[in-house]
Amino acid sequence: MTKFQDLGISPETMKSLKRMGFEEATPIQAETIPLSLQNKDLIGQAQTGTGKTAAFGIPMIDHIDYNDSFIQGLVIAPTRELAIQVSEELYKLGFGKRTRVLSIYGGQDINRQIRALKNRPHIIVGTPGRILDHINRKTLKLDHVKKVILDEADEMLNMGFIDDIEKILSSVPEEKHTLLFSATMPPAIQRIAERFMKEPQIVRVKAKEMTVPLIEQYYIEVQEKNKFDVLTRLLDIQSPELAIVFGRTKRRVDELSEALSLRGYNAEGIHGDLSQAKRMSVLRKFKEGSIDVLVATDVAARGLDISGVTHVYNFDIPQDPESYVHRIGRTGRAGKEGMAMTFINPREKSYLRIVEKTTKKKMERMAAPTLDQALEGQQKAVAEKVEQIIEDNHLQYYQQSAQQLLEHHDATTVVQALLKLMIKEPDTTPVKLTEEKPLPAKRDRRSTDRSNRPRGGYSPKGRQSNSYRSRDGKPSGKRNYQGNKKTNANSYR
Ligand SMILES: Nc1ncnc2c1ncn2[C@@H]1O[C@H](COP(=O)(O)OP(=O)(O)OP(=O)(O)O)[C@@H](O)[C@H]1O
Ligand SMILES: [Mg+2]
Repeated sequence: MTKFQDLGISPETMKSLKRMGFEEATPIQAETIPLSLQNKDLIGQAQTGTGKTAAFGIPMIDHIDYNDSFIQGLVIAPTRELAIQVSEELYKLGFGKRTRVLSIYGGQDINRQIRALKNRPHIIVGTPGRILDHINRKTLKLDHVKKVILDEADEMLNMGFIDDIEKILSSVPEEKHTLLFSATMPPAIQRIAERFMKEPQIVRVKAKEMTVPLIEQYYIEVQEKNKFDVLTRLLDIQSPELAIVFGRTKRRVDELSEALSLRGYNAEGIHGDLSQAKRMSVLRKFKEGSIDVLVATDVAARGLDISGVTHVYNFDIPQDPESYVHRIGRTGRAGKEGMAMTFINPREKSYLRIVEKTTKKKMERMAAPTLDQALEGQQKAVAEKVEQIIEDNHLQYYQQSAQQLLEHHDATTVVQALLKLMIKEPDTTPVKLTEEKPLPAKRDRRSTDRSNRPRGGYSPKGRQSNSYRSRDGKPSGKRNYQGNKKTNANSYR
């Protein structure tokens, strides 16, 4: 473990770190902070949830000349939520230095952003499209930028943002330093490095596996038509504090969140077709715990840091091993434990193998729980909770009602009734999910250049059953799966 003091960080930033409760530097922080302070271009790869944000944030904050009031740091991130989160973390890191950090992203009133830009921020964190928009409007001047960070660089490449990034970087001085971070670095990332970086140093935190060892990883073989029941049984047995369920498409997310709500779960969905206000309110509710199941497309897979996510369910196996790594990485963050369950249709075994080959970690097989097991599991969980409550012994308040009940019934009957009250019995409220075809049988994609391959390389045409309609009676889910790379990628978010 490395102490922050030994990394050459300013006393003001040390104060911020103390305030944030960071005691020791994580390996990626220990390895990259000194290099970044020496102005090296670098590519940083480390497992999810291991503090890459602070790894690039701390030196960026310490490099700012606070006598100048120009924008000196630029962070580009693939999604709006991530841009907001990163700007919040940088604000906390920059507290000691009074660093002004501004996030700019699509879906937010541009005039409001233009006004905020006049307050002379030191650091801008934004999504590529909106940054470019401001550059074109001449409301964003980047000619004093010293450091540029591409967070989740490989994802921005996947999303077809490379041309936007190129245009953005042409507005930044030649002498700037470029740093690129992600938990996954597929070979295509080399293209970004060659195009935008000067002899970058590659820092890969050595780890046996690409995923975090604190995440227990399971796969469950399940037929498409049984997936939903298996999911609800798992939710009942495992009773996650917060859970994320990943679905393959927007329609899938809409249908799943609706079906879960119908069955009494506190669930909401998030994907790229929702308004920015809606996306933010869903995430806020999830962070506060007023919803405890977030159903999401990969839009929530990258970088989001929500404490308390104990379980990740891949309702549909992701197509790319990288997506798998990022999805399950929403749990097991900052030293906490987590559990990830991936449903696979028996015909999708080849994807499981590709994922395992990439992560260098075998998933353990878990049998799909039966209805009886679900009930048993719940009873066990409830019994444990009851034991705990008895041990805590704050029960005086309930004494009178307990005695009243026991005057009329024997103890076993009362306990049985209370258990019945606490346990979720099988709910048969009908729900319908449009069937997803299993992913097509696949050869190892490592031999192909993934950046040229549209995401979701199959057409869902004809897969929408007539039986399922969303609330407004229209078929749910936008089906713009074809088209150029960017649209295609976005249709999955
Ligand atoms: N040195 C540290 N000590 C304690 N907590 C830390 C430290 N560094 C970062 N954290 C916390 O760990 C969590 C994860 O950090 P962060 O989001 O930067 O991870 P990441 O490596 O970027 O993950 P991802 O690959 O998913 O984007 C955050 O809540 C962050 O505040
Ligand atoms: Mg991150």
